[in-house]
Amino acid sequence: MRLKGEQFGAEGEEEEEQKLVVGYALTLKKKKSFLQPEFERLACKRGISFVAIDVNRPLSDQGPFDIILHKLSGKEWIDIVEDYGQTHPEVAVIDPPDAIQHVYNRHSMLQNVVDLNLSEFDGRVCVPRQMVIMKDQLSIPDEAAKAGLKLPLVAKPLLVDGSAKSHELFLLYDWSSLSKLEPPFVLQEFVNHGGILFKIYNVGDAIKVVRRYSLPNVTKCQLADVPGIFPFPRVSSAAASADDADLDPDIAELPPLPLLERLSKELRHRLARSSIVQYRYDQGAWDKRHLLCN
Ligand SMILES: Nc1ncnc2c1ncn2[C@@H]1O[C@H](COP(=O)(O)OP(=O)(O)OP(=O)(O)O)[C@@H](O)[C@H]1O
Ligand SMILES: O=P(O)(O)O[C@H]1[C@H](O)[C@@H](O)[C@H](OP(=O)(O)O)[C@@H](OP(=O)(O)O)[C@H]1O
Repeated sequence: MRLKGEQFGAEGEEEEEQKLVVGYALTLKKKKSFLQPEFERLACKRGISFVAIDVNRPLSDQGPFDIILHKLSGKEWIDIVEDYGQTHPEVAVIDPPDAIQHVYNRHSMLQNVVDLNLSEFDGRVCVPRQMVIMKDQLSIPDEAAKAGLKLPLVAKPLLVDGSAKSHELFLLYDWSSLSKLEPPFVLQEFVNHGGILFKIYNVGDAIKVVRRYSLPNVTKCQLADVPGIFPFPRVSSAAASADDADLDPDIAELPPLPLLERLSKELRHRLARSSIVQYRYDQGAWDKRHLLCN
């Protein structure tokens, strides 16, 4: 039996009074990876509840929400979220469509960081030489060569909309294989990086770096010996963690924290240009008075 006014979480823990309602519109895949029971339990303890949005019903008839969390593709949905953001300025939309437009596009995403200067940290930011292919043309190999691209190449779908297709990448060892790909896509030079990469996650001031296995270096011999096109699956997914591997420190040493902090700050500034909204958890409660719009 529950005492009046008392609420308990899934394992009998006392819950905070509900203070923040997050309406979410996510694909089934994203819901599964993001809304894990442990996460929901923790959120619940902090007074945050997650409510599924029914995309077939008007958004204004649902809620009330404090936050709309969404990752769905398609113009129709983007229009709905934009309209809702305008008519409900008190609701934080994560993220506002206009703020994330350029990260939906693999080309514009990188163009924003081309001129990032980290020389004070002995760091250098390089973007692989790249070009966008919008339609099938016999002249693509010539144009790519003219743009200075050299084999091997990585071909990636232009749009990153969370679909499985948007993660289908190819490695190309010869120019003639280009005709096998369906535009639009981005062509990038393959950059040898020792088979290891670092993924940097950043929310607010929190930074988390993980080390992952990646594609091995490509040698000149391989290039000469194995022409063709090779799909590669999610090489650096969470399953490819190299966090605990005993690796050569020359390739595996984590980047220094000040460099990561600067990098995260710069990227946040350059990529999330339009509005950043924050709720502060202050002395056990979510404080909406601290809502910041930059
Ligand atoms: N230009 C490149 N040179 C060398 N390796 C690359 C290049 N581009 C991508 N890769 C390899 O392919 C992996 C996936 O690339 P990318 O992050 O662009 O695609 P993605 O489908 O968005 O992947 P994720 O969802 O894991 O971020 C990278 O983690 C890296 O291992
Ligand atoms: O698990 P890590 O290494 O962080 O890789 C993520 C990718 O970087 C994201 O692009 C994936 O999200 P989308 O599939 O919505 O793009 C994301 O998909 P998920 O949220 O469904 O797990 C992950 O694959």
